[in-house]
Amino acid sequence: MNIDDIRYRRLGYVALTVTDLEKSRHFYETLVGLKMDEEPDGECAFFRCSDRHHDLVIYTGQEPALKRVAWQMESDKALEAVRQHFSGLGIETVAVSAEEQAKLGIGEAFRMTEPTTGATFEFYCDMLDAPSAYETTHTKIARLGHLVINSPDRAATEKFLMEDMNFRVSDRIKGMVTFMRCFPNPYHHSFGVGASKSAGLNHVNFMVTEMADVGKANNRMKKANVPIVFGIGKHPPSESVFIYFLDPDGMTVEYSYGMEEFPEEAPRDPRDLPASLESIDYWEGVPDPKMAKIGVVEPLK
Ligand SMILES: CC(C)c1ccc(C(=O)O)c(O)c1O
Ligand SMILES: [Fe+2]
Repeated sequence: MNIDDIRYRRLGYVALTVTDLEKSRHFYETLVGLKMDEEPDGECAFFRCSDRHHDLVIYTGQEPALKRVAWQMESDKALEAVRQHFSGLGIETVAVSAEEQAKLGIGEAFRMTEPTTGATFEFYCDMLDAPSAYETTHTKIARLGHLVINSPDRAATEKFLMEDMNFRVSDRIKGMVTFMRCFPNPYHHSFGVGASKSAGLNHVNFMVTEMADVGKANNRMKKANVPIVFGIGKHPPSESVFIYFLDPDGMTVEYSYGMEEFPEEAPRDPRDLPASLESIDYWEGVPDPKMAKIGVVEPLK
């Protein structure tokens, strides 16, 4: 096995910790437009925007947090390759129990602590299908798009993801953020690393199918008194039209429309965009200071 055997299908799912499960359930189901198949069991609630078991899971807890980020591997071989690679580095890998696999609707899986941020990463290959096809609601959500994490050492996080997880850099905004793809997934970024004083959640993104989904969110969130913290705008790195808003705990969620795709062979080189607001919004918007501030990194238990 070598590093090239570590191949991903996609950003699998994101797990967040919220302080009020019912409030957050209402937000993610009714305002974001995700589908919940089963009533929450008191511990957690599963949501989807695909035909798979879940794309987002929220757990109840003491403080808002990024609980874990889960990566769906391309094959069992790729799952074993990444596990062996971490073991070779002396990084502990913790198997997900059969009981928890059953609850999550996933096959064999393991977790580890990403060493530069302390974030919990999970790796699995198989996830059950949902009981029915995903039907869009007010918003034509196309997929769970990406997660951006704040890192106290952006260069070190980027290096770990490239050298030890076989990610690729699509673009950087100097001193601010690195956009990365989990190879060979084609999307411009399924993960971003933001420079920050401490590790934490920056935001979770859902890709939408029409520009109207972004415009409608602007009106829907305002009507529901949900804080909009950036947008509507257009991002230069991925060329997407975006809006960011806050969940009930203040964690940042983004909708965006449009994203560059990369071929597996002979992709373009990453660009280094200047460290300025023009690099995050063609339309000259300015983010609210509350954007990307809430969500500690929850350690692996
Ligand atoms: C402002 C943030 C970090 C940002 C910048 C650019 C893009 C993009 O090009 O898609 C994002 O998704 C972002 O979240
Ligand atoms: Fe984003």
